[in-house]
Amino acid sequence: MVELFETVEGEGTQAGYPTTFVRVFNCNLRCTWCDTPYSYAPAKPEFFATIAEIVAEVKRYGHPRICLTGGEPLIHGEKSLMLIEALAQLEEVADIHIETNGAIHLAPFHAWREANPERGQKVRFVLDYKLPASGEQEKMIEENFTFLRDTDEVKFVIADDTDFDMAVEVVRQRMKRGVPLFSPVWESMPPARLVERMLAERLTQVKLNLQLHKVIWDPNARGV
Ligand SMILES: Nc1nc2[nH]cc(C(=O)O)c2c(=O)[nH]1
Ligand code: SF4
Ligand SMILES: [Mg+2]
Repeated sequence: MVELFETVEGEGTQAGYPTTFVRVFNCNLRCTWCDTPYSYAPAKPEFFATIAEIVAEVKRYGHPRICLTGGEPLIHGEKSLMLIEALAQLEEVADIHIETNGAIHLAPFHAWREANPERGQKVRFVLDYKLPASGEQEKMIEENFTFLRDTDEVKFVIADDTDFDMAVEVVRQRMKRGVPLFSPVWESMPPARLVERMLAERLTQVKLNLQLHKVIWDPNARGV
């Protein structure tokens, strides 16, 4: 584990709502612009916790919304699924959104969601589709698009015009379901430029995604 804390969700369709964050250690990618390198090797996990301990903390905070993030929260396979199951069992939990990096097969998690309709409807994927400037685009598993529902989200972190063009192609040609979100890499894509291009492309179903937590707190602050 890296962090377990409460804050407001800074991104996506639930931005602004009080949310409990569960940040799991390790990641199978190394994106050039990653803002959480402390969440994977060679950094070390901050602490260890059993699923029961994580569930107890989540209950103590009592928020209906949970963000399961990392690192890559699905990297632990069966253990990741057991954690999701345990969280979904909590009556007070209504939404568990999972920030996954597009390079983990969603098939087993999708299968669990289908097999458990009541608990499964609480679980949503936020699929982070990596674009060329991340350096990790070739690791994207295209089949994952087939496992998404309308209530899932697909996030595109856009560093430059090439990334933008690729994101538009994916939204138009490959994504079948889910809410598309466009986020700028602050250092290289001014938000005004991103909005200008979104409007020029008439992307009426794409949502601009600015990271609220980077505006509210120091962009390098942890646990917020
Ligand atoms: N407030 C807040 N919202 C977030 N949404 C996604 C986050 C992440 O690091 O995955 C994040 C985060 O670290 N903080
Ligand atoms: S997938 Fe996420 S946590 Fe992993 S390197 Fe990329 S941005 Fe960082
Ligand atoms: Mg993240």
